[in-house]
Amino acid sequence: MSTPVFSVNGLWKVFGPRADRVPADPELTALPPAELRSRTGCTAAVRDVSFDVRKGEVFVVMGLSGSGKSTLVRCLTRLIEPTAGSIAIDGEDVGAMDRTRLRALRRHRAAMVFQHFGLLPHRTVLDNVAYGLEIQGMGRSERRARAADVVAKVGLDGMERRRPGQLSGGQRQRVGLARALAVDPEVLLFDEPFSALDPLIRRDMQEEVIRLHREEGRTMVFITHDLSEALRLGDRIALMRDGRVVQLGTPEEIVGSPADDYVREFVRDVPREQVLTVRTAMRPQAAGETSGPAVPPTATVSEAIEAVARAGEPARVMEGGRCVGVVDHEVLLDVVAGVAPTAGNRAAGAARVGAAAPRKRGPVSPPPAPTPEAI
Ligand SMILES: Nc1ncnc2c1ncn2[C@@H]1O[C@H](COP(=O)(O)OP(=O)(O)OP(=O)(O)O)[C@@H](O)[C@H]1O
Repeated sequence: MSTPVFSVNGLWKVFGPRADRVPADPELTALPPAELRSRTGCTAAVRDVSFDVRKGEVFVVMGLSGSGKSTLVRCLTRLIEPTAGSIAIDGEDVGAMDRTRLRALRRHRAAMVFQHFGLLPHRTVLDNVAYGLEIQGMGRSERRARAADVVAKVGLDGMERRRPGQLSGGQRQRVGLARALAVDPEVLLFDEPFSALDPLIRRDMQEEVIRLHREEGRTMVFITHDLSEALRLGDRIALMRDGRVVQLGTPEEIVGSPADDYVREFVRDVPREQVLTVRTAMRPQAAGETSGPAVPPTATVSEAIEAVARAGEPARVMEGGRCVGVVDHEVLLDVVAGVAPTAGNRAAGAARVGAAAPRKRGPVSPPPAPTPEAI
């Protein structure tokens, strides 16, 4: 596997007096946040966090307000100085970088897109987008040509000469995105970029990010407190609580196998059939089950329900020309209802064909009430 873009190990950020004594003292690190604050005056915003961001993935950092998301992501480029632990970008120690290298890191390699776009009000859209290139020292005509390309890429053609005050919130956010893209960074860091936008425009911007990611395969780290946004955008999600990562996994892992009660509660209202795939739901193929619609293992349960309903018979999960399992209305409904597969169902299937891909268990919680905005 290639070197991760970011590799984070044992990272701590403690705010407050004599902060660096906290990570080193097991008695202090064991304290709940409120007690740590009253005993030492310190807040541990990030507590012993480790993860890798892989090349080309959208890595989402999600959690409620105050869980440590912004602090964590700002530590990646040392906009906030970590208290303990290590961070590497492409194997290079970020902690050892001097000011010049840090500046180059932030300008060329890891560009940040903020919620408050930080646009220069007296400059045109084009010049705002070209700004990052200007501080890199690129000549005027070259940077304007490059900026014009990126402006078109984010769907703002025709608006090059407007000033930020003449744009809607969504359009301004596109300018912020274009400015970050213009420097062609290896990784884009998004700090809750869309949380001030109204839901429809927010959806548009999410689509934009998905499209850009699909077209360019650029690595992205995306902060959000919004679960539906995390599920829509993330290849993997780190779910934070009180400075810790309580679960790191794909949307399907987080929704299908919550690590603890906190995560389970967090994902309770997610329409599971839109996140879980047939790989999670399928049972072994029975003898004679050779007809029925074919679905790929990546199809969602929701898509499979449609296929099964249309065909009036179970669907076969096909991978590399081989049937790796079957989904019928019973196993699909199990997922919707949030119940584990029935023992009889599984035993019968297994007895008929033997091994198939293991099926993950869903949480045995009461049926969730899907909310329209949950995904
Ligand atoms: N400069 C600071 N000094 C003291 N405490 C801070 C500082 N910055 C953040 N904190 C505290 O660290 C914790 C994590 O804050 P952080 O902003 O990283 O959370 P967040 O998950 O990004 O929240 P939000 O979604 O509201 O932006 C909070 O308890 C916050 O009050």
